[in-house]
Amino acid sequence: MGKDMIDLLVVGGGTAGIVGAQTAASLGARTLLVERARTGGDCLWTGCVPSKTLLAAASDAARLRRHTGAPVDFDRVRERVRSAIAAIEPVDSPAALEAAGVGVLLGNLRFTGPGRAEVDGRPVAFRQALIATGAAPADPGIPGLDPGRTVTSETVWDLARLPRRLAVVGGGPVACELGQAFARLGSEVTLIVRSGLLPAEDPDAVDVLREALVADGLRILEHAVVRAAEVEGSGDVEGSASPVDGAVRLRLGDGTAVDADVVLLATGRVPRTAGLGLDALGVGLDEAGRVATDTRLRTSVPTVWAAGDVTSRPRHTHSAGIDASLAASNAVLGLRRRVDDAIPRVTFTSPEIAAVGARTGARRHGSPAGPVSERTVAHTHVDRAITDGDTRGFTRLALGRGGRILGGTIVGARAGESLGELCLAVRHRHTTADVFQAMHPYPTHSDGVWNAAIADVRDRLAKPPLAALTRGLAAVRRARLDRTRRKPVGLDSAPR
Ligand SMILES: Cc1cc2nc3c(=O)[nH]c(=O)nc-3n(C[C@H](O)[C@H](O)[C@H](O)COP(=O)(O)OP(=O)(O)OC[C@H]3O[C@@H](n4cnc5c(N)ncnc54)[C@H](O)[C@@H]3O)c2cc1C
Ligand SMILES: NC(=O)c1ccc[n+]([C@@H]2O[C@H](COP(=O)([O-])OP(=O)(O)OC[C@H]3O[C@@H](n4cnc5c(N)ncnc54)[C@H](O)[C@@H]3O)[C@@H](O)[C@H]2O)c1
Repeated sequence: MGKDMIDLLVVGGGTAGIVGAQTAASLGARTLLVERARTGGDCLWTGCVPSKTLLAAASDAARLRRHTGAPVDFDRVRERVRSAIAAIEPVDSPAALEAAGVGVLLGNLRFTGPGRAEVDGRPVAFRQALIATGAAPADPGIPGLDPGRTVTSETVWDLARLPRRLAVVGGGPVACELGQAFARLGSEVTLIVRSGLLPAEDPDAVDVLREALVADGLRILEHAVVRAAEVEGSGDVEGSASPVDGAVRLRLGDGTAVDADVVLLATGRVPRTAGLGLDALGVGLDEAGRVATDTRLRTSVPTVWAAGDVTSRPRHTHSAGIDASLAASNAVLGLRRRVDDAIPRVTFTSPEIAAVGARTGARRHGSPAGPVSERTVAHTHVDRAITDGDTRGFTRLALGRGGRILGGTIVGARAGESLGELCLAVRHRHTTADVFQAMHPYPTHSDGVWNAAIADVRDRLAKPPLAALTRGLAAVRRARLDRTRRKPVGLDSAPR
């Protein structure tokens, strides 16, 4: 084999590609990462980092406006987003990858046959490959919608001015997070959702969030379908990515009209597989066009692997990274490690909704396969929530036999931070007694998890046969004390 033969060819320089390539290189594999745009991917440039910064800026702006009436300086908000990206970018840069032993090639990759690919016409030979090309925003295909007034999670960051009226089509995490951020910055925001809001989450948690979004001024239209778009009047229109005459009027199925200066499409993602040459490689797709993998992240071709948003796995940065690392080590070392299905998720709205493992709220979801039981603590009983003046939300554990923690949902302030403990509990099959026994600092938001565990353990102790056992122990102790009380008092006879 030639000296140019690559052990692992990684296509895509987002989280999955970067982590997969670093893992492979650290295991001694000759690794080449090919990225067609810029390393860092969605998370750094158009996803997690800008959206979390925008949410923080919007929360600060809303507080300032409440106290001083000061208007939002959108340029400063944009600058804050840019500087957060700039601070994190070096970690994902080609220089950092090369320092970790990964070769980096900038260009568009296309597979040309088994073990062969081209990067902008330049041939590359490889033993194995990892596909990590991510996913792009879906286009719901609304007839008549003006592209000049439409943004997605990729282009919303280019808006030069704050839109006066923003219509958001979609009701997933992108719609909720960006919708709330823009409302707090001062836009009039309407969410138009085909399903209910955040359909994967516990409905009681969604109720808490819905109320908070409405309090922030969002108008939420659920189970609503946009049939068509038309031009609403004409004249000066604010906040357009590329201004044109006349704002947008969205016509919904029930005849409602929603007027907007900018429309944000947030209706899910489509995997980036077009033009990759997967046919030439023989890699199969599933019914939704995602690269099909087994639980070891092997595609239909045993030497080709896939990870991240291009697969059917939940679309999160942490799972993209963990999965890619697993795929790379399986590929390079010939291991047979399988993916973890307990993938945590957080929607970073205020309040946050965080969940892991078995779904809670199964009764309201109408799901028969719910956990054995649920244990809920309202945050009106969490002292830190009271001291902070924000008692919205609850912590709910999904429990199996013997108090085993199967999953949980937390809705409230810092829910994402408190979820870490539940991730550990689910992963390592902890019970409520394990959590109960671990002392937690007071007062913290994680008291929600602790209090729920304590309540569960107390209830268990109050039920037979444990109740009979504890009552029996107390009776024995009482009898011993009474016996020793009747004897003369001395050190030797002190009750033990
Ligand atoms: C607005 C928003 C907010 C989000 N917030 C969060 C969050 O808070 N927490 C969280 O966990 N997740 C969040 N996500 C999801 C997260 O961003 C993604 O799950 C993650 O970035 C996926 O990483 P990836 O490596 O699979 O794909 P990507 O990051 O999309 O990387 C794929 C890369 O492949 C490149 N590529 C594609 N085709 C080719 C080709 N033919 N040749 C060469 N290169 C190619 C692309 O240019 C891209 O750089 C958010 C997403 C969005 C849209
Ligand atoms: N905090 C996070 O971890 C985070 C944040 C943002 C995005 N993400 C990930 O990015 C991915 C994309 O997020 P998303 O919110 O775009 O997608 P999504 O698939 O999670 O939600 C799409 C929503 O749009 C609605 N919808 C679909 N078509 C519609 C239409 N034509 N009209 C009206 N509503 C329609 C659906 O009912 C659903 O509520 C998700 O997989 C998500 O996990 C994660």
